[in-house]
Amino acid sequence: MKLQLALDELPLDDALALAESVRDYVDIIEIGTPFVIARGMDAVRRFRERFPEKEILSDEKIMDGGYFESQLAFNAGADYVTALGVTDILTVKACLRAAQESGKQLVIDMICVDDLPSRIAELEAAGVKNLAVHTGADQQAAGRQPIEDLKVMKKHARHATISVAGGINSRTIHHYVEQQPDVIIVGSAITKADDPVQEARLIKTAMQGASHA
Ligand SMILES: O=C(CO)[C@H](O)[C@H](O)COP(=O)(O)O
Repeated sequence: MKLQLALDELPLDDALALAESVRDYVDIIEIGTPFVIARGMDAVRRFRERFPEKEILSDEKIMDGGYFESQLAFNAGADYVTALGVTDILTVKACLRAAQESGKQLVIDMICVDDLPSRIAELEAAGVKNLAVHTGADQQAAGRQPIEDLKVMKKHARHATISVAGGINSRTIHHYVEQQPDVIIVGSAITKADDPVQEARLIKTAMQGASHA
């Protein structure tokens, strides 16, 4: 089980310093969507250079122009790019083509997908290998959490790896660990913590405890 650190709202230098401070606990560094909008692929390049041993994910949430936008991420050094599960299957296939040509990976973010079981089946049939359950920040503000969608995903995904995101923190991590996703994504719980290192350590420890159980 991997821990993915989502860097969404920090300035570049602060994000680099934060990632450095929790380096020991993080497997994948996500250049979050607001970060991509603010700093573009320069942010991906900077993290690629600074963290050569980590996997880097460019959270572009691609909705159109799948081939070109995926190539931007992969050419900048990302190991993963994200596209939206609600987009046209043609866009998904274009992202997959770019990923295959680069030897990199596509993750489909299932935020706002209404019929998860049907879409999971369609995406897996198209060749998608990584699916992410996601309750967005605005949905979280309305009291939603990703745990029920994660259970649906675990039941219906046949081959894909499963990530989960949406307000997960050291107090709720055990609910997610119990479901055994492949990747747990944590953003604000770490980046906005009074003590980000302690929060990352608690989360990683909970994940490792489950792996060894
Ligand atoms: O993709 C995202 C926002 O679109 C976030 O990176 C993801 O939801 C994780 O952040 P948080 O733990 O703060 O919810």
